[in-house]
Amino acid sequence: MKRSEINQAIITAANFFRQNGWFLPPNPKWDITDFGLGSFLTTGLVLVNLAEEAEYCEKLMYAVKNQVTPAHMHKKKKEDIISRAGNLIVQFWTGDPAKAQTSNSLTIKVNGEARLIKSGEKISLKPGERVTIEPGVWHEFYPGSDECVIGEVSTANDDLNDNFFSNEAIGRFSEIEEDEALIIKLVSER
Ligand SMILES: O=C[C@@H](O)[C@@H](O)[C@H](O)CO
Repeated sequence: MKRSEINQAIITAANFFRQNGWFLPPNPKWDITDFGLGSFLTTGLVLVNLAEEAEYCEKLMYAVKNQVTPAHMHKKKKEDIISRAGNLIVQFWTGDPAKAQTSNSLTIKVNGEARLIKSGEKISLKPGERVTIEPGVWHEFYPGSDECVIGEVSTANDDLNDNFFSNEAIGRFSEIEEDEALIIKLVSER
C-alpha cells in the first residue's frame, strides 16, 4: 500500500468515527491493510485496536461500501462483529469457501439468538446489531451502506498467527510504499 493511501484512510475513518460519536483514545493503534492484494478500496479494512488484553480485545473498524474483508477464519479467537453505524453484510461458511463444504448449514448467534443458516448465507446487520462468530467459522464482511463503523469484541486477538485466509495470496499486513511522509505509525510498524 502507498503511504498516501494509508494517511488518507486514517483521516477519512477518523472523521467518520467522530461524526458518529465514536471517540478514539490518545495515540490510537491504527492498523490499515489491503491484505496484500494492492486494491485497498476493493479488499481492505481500517482497524483501531482499542483493548488488547490476554482475556479480551476490542477493535473499532471502518470500511466503505463493498470494501471486503476477505473470507477467513480464526482457530482461537471468538468474536462479535457489530454494526456500530451503517449497514454491514457478513457472509458465513462452514469451511473454506474455496473448497467443498463439510456441512450445508451452521448455527450463528444473531443479536444473541441462535439462527440456523445455510453455508454461504449472508446476514445483514443494521446499526446496533451483531453476530457472534465461533472459532473455525469462515466469514467475510463488507458494508452495504456508503460507509460503516464496525465494532469487534473478542477473546484474545493474534493477527500474526490467528488469521487463516481462503485466498493464499493474502498477507494480513501490507508492505508499505513510502510516497509521502507518514502521519502515524501503524501497529505493524511499532
Ligand atoms: O473478522 C475480522 C477480524 O477478526 C479482524 O480483527 C482481523 O484482524 C481481520 O484479519
